[in-house]
Amino acid sequence: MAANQEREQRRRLLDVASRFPLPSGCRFSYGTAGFRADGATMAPAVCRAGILAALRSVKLAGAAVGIVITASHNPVGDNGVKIADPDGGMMAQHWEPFADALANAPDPDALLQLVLQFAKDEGISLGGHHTAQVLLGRDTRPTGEYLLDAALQGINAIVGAHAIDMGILTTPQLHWMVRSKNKGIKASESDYFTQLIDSFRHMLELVPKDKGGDELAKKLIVDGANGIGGVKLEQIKAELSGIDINVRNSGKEGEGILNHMCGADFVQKERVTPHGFSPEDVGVRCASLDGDADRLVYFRMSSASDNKVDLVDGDKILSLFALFIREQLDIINNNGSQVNKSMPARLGIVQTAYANGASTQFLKNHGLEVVFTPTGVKYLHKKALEYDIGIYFEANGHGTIVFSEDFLSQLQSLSNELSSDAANGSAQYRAAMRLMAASQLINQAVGDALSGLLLVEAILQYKGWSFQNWCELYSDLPSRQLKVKVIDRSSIVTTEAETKVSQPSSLQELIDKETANCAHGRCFVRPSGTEDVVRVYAEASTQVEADSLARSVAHHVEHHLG
Ligand SMILES: CC(=O)N[C@H]1[C@@H](OP(=O)(O)O)O[C@H](CO)[C@@H](O)[C@@H]1O
Ligand SMILES: [Mg+2]
Repeated sequence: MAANQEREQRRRLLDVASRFPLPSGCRFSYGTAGFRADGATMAPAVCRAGILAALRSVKLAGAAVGIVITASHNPVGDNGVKIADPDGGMMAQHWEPFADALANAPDPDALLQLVLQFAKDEGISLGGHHTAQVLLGRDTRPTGEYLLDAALQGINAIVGAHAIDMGILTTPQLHWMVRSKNKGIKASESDYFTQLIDSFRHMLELVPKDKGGDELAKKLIVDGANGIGGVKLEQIKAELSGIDINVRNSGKEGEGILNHMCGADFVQKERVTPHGFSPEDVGVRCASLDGDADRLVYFRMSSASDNKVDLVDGDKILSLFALFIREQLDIINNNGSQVNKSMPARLGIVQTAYANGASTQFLKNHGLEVVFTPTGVKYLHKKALEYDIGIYFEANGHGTIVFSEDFLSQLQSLSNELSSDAANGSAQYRAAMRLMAASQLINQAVGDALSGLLLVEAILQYKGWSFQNWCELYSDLPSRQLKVKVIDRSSIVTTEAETKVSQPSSLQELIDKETANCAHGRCFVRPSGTEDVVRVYAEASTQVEADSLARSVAHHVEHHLG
């Protein structure tokens, strides 16, 4: 680069780094979902994430990259930052070590040297003959605006980079916008809403006439976690015909604190009703979003006398989606006599070790191909992309369905052919149209509670199913999750999609021994990627056994790693 441009680039980096010094003792790690910490301490990491995102865009020839400022389901005082790649998915993992090094650079000079060296290694030419664009979104946290400013300063430290603030959004909206922008399609918030509303309407138009439910079937209460998801749902609910949505914990002034006693994480872990529900809600279908609306679970208050809920978690949402997709593919491929066109499609179901064993068994019993990845959306999403249709969910409610471009274009040709002859209106045509509408409705970039919720509602109407029918697909095996504090959680190394400990190997022997004592026992431990703990998961045929298995293994972990 020309000498004066190079000087300018160096000056900007030194300047921004000195504006955001790293407090001593601070250490950031990119982890399962980006950098997270107390919101008030996040500015240096967020500024550096801005630099990182701009560099990523330069590297990828100016394609739009995203930054989301959120700490998801965590307390309101926390905040965090993560980067979305041009396809709308998580940032490529091989950049994570650089992300860590950049976030922890101790002083301006170290930061400058790191950037220059990395740019050299990656063949990124700095200094002006390029453009870079970064779209930014943030959730409703009070530290959001201040951190947005830190991110903007980081982005602007890269010469030629251009930041676009997309405002207060759900995390999946920002991922969707990045993806759409790079595909050259409309990418504003109103385009996102239009796509959701239109494809939901198409899905309902394709519901068989005899399946129309009663008023209760149309009624849905949504716990918005006092976050951004409730706000967005309030904005569009009047335009969603065929469903009657009532939002609680909607994030309105005075309604409650973000994620406090509410939200998908709370409901899934505690299995009790969120704040803001009363005995009048017994029996009504309810959904719960997390603070940035990328997780979704369903529940129902079981009785007026206590606050326990019947939970439908990510595994059961996954099962509903899998049955629906399988059914449409079967209709297309076993199409009776009229038109003889088949469309072989590889359908893959992706879970993690936290998926309840009963769900995996259920899916396999239906002849579905189930594969496992380590915890974290970045692994699940990548695996799902290997299929024509890949469906993935974490038990905690994050997941989506991804359709390959190739499959969608085959589907398009099939529906074109069928629409032009006597098959118009045939079962096969309608099944193809349902898959097309589902691919439009469900977010292709990342798990999205709003689009997931609308797909669930459309499928329940299509099947004419009540919440009870859905619950009864299978019964969860009793399970227990515990957290163990240890000195160094990274001393546990796992293998086989985190289901086995490879180091220390004696620990796995002890886990095996404890597990062998339980009927239907399954147990694994892994270091968390978001908290300084080792997680223990146990499953067994009774709750007492699952609890005791988890406890014994937690003791072994404590004993081994102190
Ligand atoms: C057991 C569990 O729920 N783990 C969560 C949690 O990761 P850990 O690495 O387990 O801390 O946070 C991740 C990010 O939100 C989420 O993807 C994952 O499912
Ligand atoms: Mg979230």
